[in-house]
Amino acid sequence: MRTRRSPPPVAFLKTHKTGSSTVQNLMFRLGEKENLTFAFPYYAYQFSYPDRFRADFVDELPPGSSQFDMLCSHMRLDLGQLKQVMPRNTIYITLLRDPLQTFESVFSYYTSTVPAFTLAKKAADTANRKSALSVFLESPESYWDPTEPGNGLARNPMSFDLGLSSQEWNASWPMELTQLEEAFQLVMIAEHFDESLVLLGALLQLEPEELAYVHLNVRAPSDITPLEEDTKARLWAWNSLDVLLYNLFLQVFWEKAEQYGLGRLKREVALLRASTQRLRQKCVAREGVPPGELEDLVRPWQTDTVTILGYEVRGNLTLQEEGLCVRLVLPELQYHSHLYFQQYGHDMRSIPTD
Ligand SMILES: Nc1ncnc2c1ncn2[C@@H]1O[C@H](COP(=O)(O)OS(=O)(=O)O)[C@@H](OP(=O)(O)O)[C@H]1O
Repeated sequence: MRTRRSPPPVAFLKTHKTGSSTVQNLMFRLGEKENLTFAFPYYAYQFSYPDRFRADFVDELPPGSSQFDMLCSHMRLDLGQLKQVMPRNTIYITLLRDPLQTFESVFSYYTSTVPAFTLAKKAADTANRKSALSVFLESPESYWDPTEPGNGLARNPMSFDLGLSSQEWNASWPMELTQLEEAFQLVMIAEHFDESLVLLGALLQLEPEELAYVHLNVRAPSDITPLEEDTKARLWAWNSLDVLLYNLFLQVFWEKAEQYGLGRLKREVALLRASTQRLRQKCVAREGVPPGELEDLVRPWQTDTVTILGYEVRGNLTLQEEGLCVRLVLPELQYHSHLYFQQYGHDMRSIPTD
């Protein structure tokens, strides 16, 4: 059997509503298989989001580990602080999605938790209007208090996660963008997810089987707000910094793809799709399963405004296959808890309430 070196350390900046749980699941599976040491948040699942990341948000190194090998939980980036945590040879990656789709998903998922969205929802309910999103976009400034920390995702959410000042154009933006471009070896693009995974696989020296995945955190189609042309125009205007960010990294992405070789990329995407297809056929009995029909172990976290669908794993599997298949569909919170317990021998701490 062929042996190979462990992958280099990786920091995956998990951006909101971009497909990041799918990438995180892949990282979790890789890290578990290779027995890597995860940099987990000291409390719960996120690094004190929406505060800017600080090195002391990370739990301590477990006994016997000399460095963190993998970090992939939600944070608001501070590159300098993150570099204090991760080894020098760390590969930095992140994922961006079309800003319209991202914002629509963020809005529907966080309607009850982002104050600006909640206000718009209340207005929409009393006015009996079409959708809370369209009410919000008619006059976003009237619902949005930029000094409220909980409103970070309410405008340019991807820029916010990347640590940029996401509220309005700022003279420091070009420099900060250049720093991000230099720091991130790969910015994946959700609309070219498989191509992104091939480039990721090349960076981390992974086999196509190690890149196989299922889409996680998928909303029920009935919860997706169709976007009319005028809504789209308002979304672009409201999230213009995310549009700029996305367009820049889309261009960087294709430059990387060309360097890699477009023909080679296409061939490897085909291999990845074939291995993904094989694994899905082996593992998945039903996809798009509503939460009420799923066992606790594989039921994704729900919010009160959207339904998140999951997967039912086949029943006729060997114990080893079952372990592989359950991990493939395991939602973020369950997988995180499992790995945390495995690494530290105790349960995760919850966030103190006072
Ligand atoms: N592989 C792949 N490619 C493209 N899009 C994908 C992929 N996997 C998941 N998704 C979609 O991403 C949305 C969930 O994003 P996240 O997992 O980042 O959400 S979260 O912030 O962690 O809650 C969610 O989008 P919406 O369904 O529009 O809400 C998922 O359907």
